[in-house]
Amino acid sequence: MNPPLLTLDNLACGYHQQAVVKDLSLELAAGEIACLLGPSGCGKTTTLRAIAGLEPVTGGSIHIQGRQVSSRSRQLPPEKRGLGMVFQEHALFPHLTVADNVAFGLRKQPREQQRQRVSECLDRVRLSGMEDRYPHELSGGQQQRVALARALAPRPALLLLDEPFASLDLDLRRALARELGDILRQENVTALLVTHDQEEAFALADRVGVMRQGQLEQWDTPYNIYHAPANRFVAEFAGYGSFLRGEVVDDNTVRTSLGELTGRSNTTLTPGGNVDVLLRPEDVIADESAHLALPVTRRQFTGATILYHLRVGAAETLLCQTDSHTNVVEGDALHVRLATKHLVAFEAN
Ligand SMILES: Nc1ncnc2c1ncn2[C@@H]1O[C@H](COP(=O)(O)OP(=O)(O)OP(=O)(O)O)[C@@H](O)[C@H]1O
Repeated sequence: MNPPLLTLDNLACGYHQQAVVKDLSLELAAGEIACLLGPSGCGKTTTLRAIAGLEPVTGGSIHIQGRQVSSRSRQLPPEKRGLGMVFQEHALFPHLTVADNVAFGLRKQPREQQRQRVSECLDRVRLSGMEDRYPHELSGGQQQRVALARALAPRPALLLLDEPFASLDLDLRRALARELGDILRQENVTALLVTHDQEEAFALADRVGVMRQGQLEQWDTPYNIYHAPANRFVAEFAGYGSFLRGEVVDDNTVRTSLGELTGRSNTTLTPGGNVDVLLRPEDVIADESAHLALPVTRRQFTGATILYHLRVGAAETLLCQTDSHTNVVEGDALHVRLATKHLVAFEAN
């Protein structure tokens, strides 16, 4: 791993004596893209603002490129931190053209160098030819691309993005999120992005941080967040899933009402203990030849797939994802088999 470009060490900050971010530690390596994910109000934006130098910290420290930029006693101003920022509201200068907006952070450079870099950045965000337009002559998505080009132009050490596409409709947002990943990697910029869209985070990031009530619950690869969640909250936040109650037989086996589930467990399981095993929809496979038939309580057609809610016993539900041609309807039974590759189990609630 590259040396950390950003280090938060037991970071704490808040507003009017109220703690919002608590004891938050993480490291982001140079060149990596990370996403902070979490429910509304959990402190994602506050964390980003503290890194940007827009909020004072009440405890812990922030280092960028090995230099301390924030602590209780020290606060380097935002413009001295070598950061680029893209926030939800586009905040382009309405009276400046696209080219002048992008050139804004390059004012100290010679004209020809500015022109070259503006052209390169507009090319990156696929807006070549729009140099002379004004922000009001662009669509929302185009305005966000200009904001991105403007933030990238001075080659910041770290780019902070706060829900940059939140004001756009879902399709455009997902498309831009994918494109953003390519652009950031081409520019080789280290970036921290705030979102509450888990799919967007997974599609983009090398590393995802899941936050709850000001604390970081897990800081990990998207794969581990999804397949090896540190706790029930992360498991539930990081995608569809259901829990099946069971009794631990040994480290690799849990006995449930649907039979024994086996697989390597990422936590130590105590034989005899009651646990809830996480089953993702893709662990439950529709198979007409399977003996197990479970009643369908809900059928959600998403286009590419169908998400079936299946009743287990009196109170449990399993989710099963099938291709979108499966025509079993609510009230009928779907034949399934369980195919867990590993066991993710938490102590029973
Ligand atoms: N300027 C402020 N003054 C007082 N409290 C604030 C201020 N800004 C945010 N808060 C509070 O701090 C908490 C965290 O807010 P923050 O904006 O960091 O959350 P978030 O995770 O980014 O939420 P969202 O996803 O809705 O943007 C919230 O309870 C919010 O009400």
